[in-house]
Amino acid sequence: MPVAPFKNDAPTDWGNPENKEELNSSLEFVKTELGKEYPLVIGGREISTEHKLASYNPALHNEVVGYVCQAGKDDIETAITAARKAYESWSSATFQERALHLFKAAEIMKRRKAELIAWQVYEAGKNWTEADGEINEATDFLEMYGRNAIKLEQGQELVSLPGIENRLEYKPLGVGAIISPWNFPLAIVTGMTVSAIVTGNTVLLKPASLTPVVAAKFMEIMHEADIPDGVINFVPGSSGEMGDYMVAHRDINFVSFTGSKEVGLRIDEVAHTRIPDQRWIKRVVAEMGGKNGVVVDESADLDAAADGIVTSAFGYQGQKCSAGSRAIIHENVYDVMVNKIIERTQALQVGSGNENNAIGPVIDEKAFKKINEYVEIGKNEGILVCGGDSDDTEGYYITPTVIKDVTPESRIMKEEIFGPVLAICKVANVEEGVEVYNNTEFGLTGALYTNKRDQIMYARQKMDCGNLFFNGKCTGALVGVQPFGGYYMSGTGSKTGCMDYLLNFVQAKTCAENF
Ligand SMILES: NC(=O)c1ccc[n+]([C@@H]2O[C@H](COP(=O)([O-])OP(=O)(O)OC[C@H]3O[C@@H](n4cnc5c(N)ncnc54)[C@H](O)[C@@H]3O)[C@@H](O)[C@H]2O)c1
Ligand SMILES: N[C@@H](CCC=O)C(=O)O
Repeated sequence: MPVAPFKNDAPTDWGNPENKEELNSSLEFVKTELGKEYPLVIGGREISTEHKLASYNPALHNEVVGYVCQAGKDDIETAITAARKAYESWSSATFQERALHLFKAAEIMKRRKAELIAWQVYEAGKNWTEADGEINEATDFLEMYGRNAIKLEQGQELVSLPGIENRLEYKPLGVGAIISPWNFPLAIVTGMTVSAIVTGNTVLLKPASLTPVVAAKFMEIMHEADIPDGVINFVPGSSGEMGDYMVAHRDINFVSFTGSKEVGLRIDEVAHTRIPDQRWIKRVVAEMGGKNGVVVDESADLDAAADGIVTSAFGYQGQKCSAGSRAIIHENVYDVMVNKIIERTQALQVGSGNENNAIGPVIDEKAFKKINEYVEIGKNEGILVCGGDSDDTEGYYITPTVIKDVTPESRIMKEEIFGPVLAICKVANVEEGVEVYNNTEFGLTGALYTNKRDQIMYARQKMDCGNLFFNGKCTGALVGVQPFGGYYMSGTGSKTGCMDYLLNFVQAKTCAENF
């Protein structure tokens, strides 16, 4: 089937009055939709449960975005049965047939883009630009994985021998659990779910409890894209109540998880507990935390470096696994860089989601308290030079905070804060900078600003992370352009946004036919 070459969706031009008008209308529309109830979806049936969870607007923390039904263990059993039933026909479809559903979903998502941005503003506290970028990432995942799947159907070129026709084919694993985080509630839910189903698997989707309404919108889109009943079973719920139960279940073939290191390690432990007579070893794909850093050499373009550091640290209030929460700066340019970083940070606006890239609220009270604790820790580990204030009267706002003169062993240089807090430390040269960068348990994203080729070659070899950027920010990897994922405590080394990621959800079969 001829398919147009993949192309990333372009950011929305908010300078165009029509775009602003469309989004403002969508914000008004979504406001009228707040407070609705969202059922489980199992085997294509909508199931209302007595236990419902309210999802709140982080910018106006008493405003309910929606009430989402919560799955219990019985619902998990029903969902696994429905997924197993749907698997028979879904796994027999061709990769191409399944890819067509993804292309259709991409078109629907593009059509509903302004509305989906509005839902992100209300439920995730994103500004227009961050939300726009995320919707683009979601549609890019659909377009990319659809194309990858069509290629995967062709299998791999094998050595041919006279009289024997050899083919290597890819078969799905079975029924999987998709467990997603709150911070990219559409893009990551989309990428994790459709990579698993386009390869022929059927799934239980358990979204994070902080942004379940956006996940429910994803389900609406997949229904409109004619995904057959039982292929995706929507089972929001308390992880404490049914998380382990689902992960440990004997009829689950794989778990695709994105979230914190702590939970990822727990899931890996539970999933790999041996079940007597189970015919397979559960596969676990985990994308976990980060403690990313930007190294700056004295030869660097210092304005570009300061721009990149501030964007990497404070984009979406630092609530990204890729956030550049550490700036590691050559001593010869340290003071001038600190001043450039302070100047840019002080220019950031703090407020609720709007087109001027405001730094919005952090996701909830728990995050608000945790980040403020780290600000206090930071004040004892370095010198507070910017921010450090917070206000939770309406929403959970924390001003972008910069702490300088921090030592490499400090907690704010080693631990994921997941908020708008930047630690700056001084090093004597790039080699020391790379050593400081590597000195965490994570390995997700990093950046080096330098004008010296030999330092770029050195960092390529020695800077230990899954996504390394030179003379650019360390967030915002594009699907198909910079496949995304890390190792060590950042994940199991898979790469989202390219063919590699689909290989997590298939097993290879070689057929040799003598004739
Ligand atoms: N590497 C990546 O690509 C990536 C992307 C986004 C977020 N993250 C990481 O995710 C974290 C923030 O997201 P979060 O707060 O949603 O993470 P989290 O680990 O708290 O939760 C992630 C998901 O796991 C579920 N969960 C929690 N305990 C569980 C259990 N015992 N069994 C089954 N499921 C369980 C949660 O309900 C949620 O759906 C940060 O550490 C961030 O770095 C990583
Ligand atoms: N893939 C995103 C980060 C996702 C994690 O939160 C980026 O590249 O910034």
